[in-house]
Amino acid sequence: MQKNIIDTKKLETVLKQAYSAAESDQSGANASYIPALAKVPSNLFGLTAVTSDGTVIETGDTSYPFAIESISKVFSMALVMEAVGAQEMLKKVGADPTGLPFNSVMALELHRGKPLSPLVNAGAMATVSLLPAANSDEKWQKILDGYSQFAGHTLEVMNAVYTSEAATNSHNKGIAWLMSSYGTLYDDPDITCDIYTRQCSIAITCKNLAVMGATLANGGVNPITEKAVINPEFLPHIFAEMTMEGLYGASGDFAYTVGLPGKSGVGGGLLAVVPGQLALSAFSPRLDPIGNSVRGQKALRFISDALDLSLYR
Ligand SMILES: NC(=O)CC[C@H](N)C(=O)O
Repeated sequence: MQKNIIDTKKLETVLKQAYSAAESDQSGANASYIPALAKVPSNLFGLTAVTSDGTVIETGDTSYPFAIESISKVFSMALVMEAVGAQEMLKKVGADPTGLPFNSVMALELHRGKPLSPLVNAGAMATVSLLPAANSDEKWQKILDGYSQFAGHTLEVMNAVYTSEAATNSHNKGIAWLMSSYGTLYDDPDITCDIYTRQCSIAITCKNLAVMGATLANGGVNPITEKAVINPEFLPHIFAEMTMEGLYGASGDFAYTVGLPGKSGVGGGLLAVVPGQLALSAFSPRLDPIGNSVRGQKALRFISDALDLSLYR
């Protein structure tokens, strides 16, 4: 694989410019439907780039821990693809945009319980339900260990976020039970929803997130630890899923303007991957109505434009 085509000096300059360009944007608001997320200081902002040869470039609040939330869906999808195969993921979960919000019940009803994408809540829970394990403790450990390998760092749950989210996730529980009624969830609905909630509560920093993405960019090998985390045969499928639904109803806009596989989370994180080259991560808690970080999207658009990173160029 050709590596490090990006001029890292230029990348550093562009990252700083993107930071300045997006910093003054105070629009949007923290997610508030999960009470713990509403308390995160809204003005935090960090940007990190990690290249596939392990160069780390960062600016702003890149070591502040925040909840990974929906960005977790990418890494559970990767672990499950590796365990059950890409065809099984396509058949049981799908690879299409829903065109509806990330926690839509209507999307499920329209497709007889098939979630269409592992990157919406329903599909993420179906994905968790497919992970083979002897029991729920083993399943959770596989997820936490897997994410830690992607990050090259031992990750942990943010207990305040988990408790807050577990106390308010009846909508997600409803989705899990609805899928169970359709036969499209492959484990116990309450246990699956709980593991999904825990995975969303894992703490990451902007830097951790960029390393996780750079592992995808680098053919499945963590560029810092140099350990193989995922078989590269699954990467094209992962990138396709991210392109289709990574930013929910704004995925098409992101493909149009940034041109990279991406994934957002309501914790304010945003990831984009340039396959073979690098990953970019942003953290800024204020979200637009779809649930994507406002400054994150702005900054990644700036970087992609400045460095001509769109895969469709
Ligand atoms: N888009 C998100 O980040 C949503 C994740 C959140 N844990 C939820 O289930 O609602």
